[in-house]
Amino acid sequence: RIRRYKWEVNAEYKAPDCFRKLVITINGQTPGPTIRAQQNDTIIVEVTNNLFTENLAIHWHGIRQIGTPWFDGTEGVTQCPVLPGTTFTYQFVVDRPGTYLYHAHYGMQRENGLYGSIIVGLPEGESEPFTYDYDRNIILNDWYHNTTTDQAVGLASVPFRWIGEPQSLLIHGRGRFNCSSLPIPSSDPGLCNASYSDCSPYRMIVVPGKTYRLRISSMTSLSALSFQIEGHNLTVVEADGHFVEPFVVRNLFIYSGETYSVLVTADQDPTRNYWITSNIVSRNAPNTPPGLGVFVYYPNHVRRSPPTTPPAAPAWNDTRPRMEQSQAIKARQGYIITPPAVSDRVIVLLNTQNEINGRRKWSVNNVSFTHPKTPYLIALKENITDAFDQNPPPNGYDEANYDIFIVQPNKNATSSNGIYRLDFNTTVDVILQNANTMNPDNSETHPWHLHGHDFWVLGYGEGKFDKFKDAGKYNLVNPIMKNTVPVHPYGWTALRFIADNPGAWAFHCHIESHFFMGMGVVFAEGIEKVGKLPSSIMGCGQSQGLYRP
Ligand SMILES: O=C1O[C@H]([C@@H](O)CO)C(O)=C1O
Repeated sequence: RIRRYKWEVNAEYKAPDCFRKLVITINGQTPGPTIRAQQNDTIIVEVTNNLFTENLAIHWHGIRQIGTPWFDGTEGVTQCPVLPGTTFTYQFVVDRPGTYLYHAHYGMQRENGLYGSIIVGLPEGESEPFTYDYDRNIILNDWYHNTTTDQAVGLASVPFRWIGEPQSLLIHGRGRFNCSSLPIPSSDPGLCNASYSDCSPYRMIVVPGKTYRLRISSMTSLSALSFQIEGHNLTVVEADGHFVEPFVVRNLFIYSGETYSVLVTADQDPTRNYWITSNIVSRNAPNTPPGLGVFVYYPNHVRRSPPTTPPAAPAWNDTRPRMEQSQAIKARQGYIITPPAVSDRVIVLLNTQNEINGRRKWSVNNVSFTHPKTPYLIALKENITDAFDQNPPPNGYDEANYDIFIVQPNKNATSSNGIYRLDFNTTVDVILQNANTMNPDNSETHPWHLHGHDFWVLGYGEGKFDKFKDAGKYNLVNPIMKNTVPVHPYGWTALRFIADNPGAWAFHCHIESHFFMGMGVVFAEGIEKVGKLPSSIMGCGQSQGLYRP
């Protein structure tokens, strides 16, 4: 089956949290329209960029793009940007059932509201290994009032101007900023108004006794979240498109770029409604109000507020329950894809914050990532060897001498657009190693997202990864496969994947500002097997004139 979409991307004024702001919409909506398909369907999306002055690229997050690496939608890696006033057509197959996302992948454009869900159902006649009465979908987000240009300029300036914590949290595109907390009373009465319909809370209406499959995704630009439905258990059954051995949580920790399905039964007192909440964890954000929605028991009035105060969130700096949830996520019995027992190559990626020429950056093995002008996929396929640094970045760091628990004494890093070339069909282990930032006693959570592949999550740990002790404890029995995974503060995360998808693939921190500041790498494999590139991805850097009609 072919599913066709025509999307008009526009800049518009909206007030998702009651504060009026320029946002980017698809066909007038943010979050954008949900793509619903069945496994093996072909999706065709004709995107018209109606932004007056901004380029565009849309990434299909969690879709591996097997055979279509040029439609991954990653500006600078797999395509040139879509220019204002032009139309670009993406075409790809959704080859796995599950919950996925799409979002802008050009600069920090995603956080202006250009995101949405992709829900892929099983083929006719097949069913999930769990039952539910209804299927619902929500995307969680954080929200800033300034523009991405403002943020980017601050991040790239000397002195460094950090973006700070978000002004609000959105539940399916709706949040609530307290207009009376604006620092300067505005002479513009339309700037912030609690009665705007854009910011009426998200309400999920449930029938008492019924069970809901709730698909929950995070598209935050910065925040790690704790999600809960007051008084209700959540049974986790899916993560990033893979079935999970079910486990029950009261609150679900979710990091930017992750998707989960939970089962929730409306089994509480049906005479009242309940809070749905999202709260920031892992960062101290006392001024960001929680995201609030309402879990409405039919036939109670949808506008009836729960009689309680919203439930409290776990302490922001308590890493332990987050580590425990990560470790609890295992592949479901009967759906286990066993990883290869050994790997051909191990790449250790140390994440640090540092400086280049006085500018604050994030680096991997002391190299801060920059994009080349010619997208990698085009440069590699067309053998344009001066398009980017041909020296690969380091395979690891000085493990014996680097102390991950202190502010590093030598803060200087280098920048490069070099990439890791992986031998086709080999098994690659990646160890994400976290460390102290440039502030004493501070280490952050980073959700890393891999394009073009799912990986097995072999283990998480605290402190410095020990290749003898820790690698011996890998879970090779029932590891979950994911496309996005956190590395916890001062911790490590071990992944394994097979480099079997010809193309050039970004692997990066899903925090917008961190990737912007250099926290990412690119893997390339099987370039000789990549088919003829479509001319629509060309036009920038040294690809000008290539295949042009
Ligand atoms: O990249 C970042 O910069 C700030 C802070 O470290 C600046 O001092 C912060 O919290 C980040 O995540």
